[in-house]
Amino acid sequence: MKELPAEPKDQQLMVALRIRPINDTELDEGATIIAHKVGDQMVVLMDPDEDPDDALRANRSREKTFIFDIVFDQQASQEEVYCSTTQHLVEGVISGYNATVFAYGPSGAGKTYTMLGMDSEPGIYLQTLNDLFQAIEETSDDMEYTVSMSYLEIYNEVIRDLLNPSSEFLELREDAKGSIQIAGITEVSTTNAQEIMQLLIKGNKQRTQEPTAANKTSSRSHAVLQVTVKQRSRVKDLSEEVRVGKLFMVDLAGSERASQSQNRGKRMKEGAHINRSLLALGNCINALSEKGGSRSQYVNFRDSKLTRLLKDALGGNSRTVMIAHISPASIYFEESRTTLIYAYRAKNIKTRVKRNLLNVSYHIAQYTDVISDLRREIEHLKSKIEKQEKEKKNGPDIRDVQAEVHHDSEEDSRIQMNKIRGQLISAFKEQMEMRRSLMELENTNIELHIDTSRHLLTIADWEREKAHQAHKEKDDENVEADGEGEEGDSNEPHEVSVAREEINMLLAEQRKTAALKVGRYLSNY
Ligand SMILES: Nc1ncnc2c1ncn2[C@@H]1O[C@H](COP(=O)(O)OP(=O)(O)OP(=O)(O)O)[C@@H](O)[C@H]1O
Repeated sequence: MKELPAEPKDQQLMVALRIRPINDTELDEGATIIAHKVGDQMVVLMDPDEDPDDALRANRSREKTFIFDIVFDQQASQEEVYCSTTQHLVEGVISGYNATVFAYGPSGAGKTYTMLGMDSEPGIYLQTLNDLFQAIEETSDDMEYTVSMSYLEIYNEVIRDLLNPSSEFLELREDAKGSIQIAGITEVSTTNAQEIMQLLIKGNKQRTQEPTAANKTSSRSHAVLQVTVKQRSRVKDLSEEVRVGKLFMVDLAGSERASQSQNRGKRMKEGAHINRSLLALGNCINALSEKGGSRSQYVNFRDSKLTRLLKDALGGNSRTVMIAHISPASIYFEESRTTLIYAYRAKNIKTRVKRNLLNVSYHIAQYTDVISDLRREIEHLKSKIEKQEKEKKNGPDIRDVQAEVHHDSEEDSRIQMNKIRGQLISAFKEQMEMRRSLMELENTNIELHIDTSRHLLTIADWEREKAHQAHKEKDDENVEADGEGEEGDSNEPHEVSVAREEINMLLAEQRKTAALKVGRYLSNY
């Protein structure tokens, strides 16, 4: 699909002006040419009542200069008008953008000529459709298109189906997205421009036409040709979007005021209705052009069928071209002046264009991720199966086995290492605990030794004292003491007896501690 600039994008409404050739009737009425094209974009409208010699009026001259995007005069061919105004919209329409071309101007100024044209000089309808079908043809290898077309008129604020004129009046409906639909309208699906042209000519004959003072076959209604192009890729990729581009081509009824077209009775009532739509259109143009098309300005599109239908074309999602028409004749100075003022104002209107995508594409897009995930999984499984089959045929590749073994042993040794590390840490903790309790036992042992030594010393002191006394008594008593030497033990002091008892206890304690120490050592190592 061709990529167009990033969206949404603000677009200025393109305004072109076409000045038709002066006709015999006008010349017969003595009219002169007062509208002059200057360069490609400028038009000068002279006031026919102005006296060039009247110095007093010179400063209040009603001669007006207007600049448009492009100006055509009587020299311009149908093709030239089409190429400079509408041709560029075709690419957008087949890529999902909306576009609108409407012809504006008073009765007999050349609107139908520009839009429908004649067999020998077809207008914008046919040239657009030709280019549209050619563009479709050129890309139809990759893309699939559905084109449908409807043709309607708005007359006295009712809508008639020009491809089925006997049908009931049609109603406008707004869908959930706010875009306007025409309930029950005939939709023709064809890609043959000639066929469509025949339908249009036939449909145009059904258009409400009456002779007016300004035009013998004046179209009293607004005619709308709507072409819808749906585009989808032929490549069956589910992420593909369906793009819908709508092209409106509108031939408006004459914009002159009822009083000015010298119409009475029925024509007067028509004028009121036509003007209701055109007045609403004018109001919308005014509101939209205010402050450079600021969207904060309230725009009452609902005021008429025409403005409801052109809502997107004027203030919404559409590339829009307005082709204003005037007669160059001096007798239509007033109509030309008001038309130029309207058209000039419309130049400020901005629309915000964005590509139209069908809802269904969003649904599909939601599944796309899932589908591509599944595809990836299928691919993965397929390659796995292929690999397994290959292995079955060839036997396992030694390198794969080695790699697997290597991988397994690496994994095993990693687990083993972790296990050992855990064991080492807990053993270390246990050892530390053991050392701590051994040291405690050691301390206890030392304390027992000290206590034992202290008591031994007490006993040894006593023993020495006793021996000394015994020796002395032996010297003193010599003979008489021969059989009475054992008596000294019975005089042993209390502290010595306690020391003896204590030593017995301490020795028992020491044995217990020694046994514990040995036990701890044994359980530790
Ligand atoms: N550029 C042109 N070159 C030659 N003839 C033209 C041109 N424009 C208009 N005409 C002729 O002028 C006459 C009136 O034009 P047309 O019917 O297109 O006007 P209109 O604006 O559609 O009027 P209405 O609003 O009354 O339908 C027609 O006979 C048409 O062939």
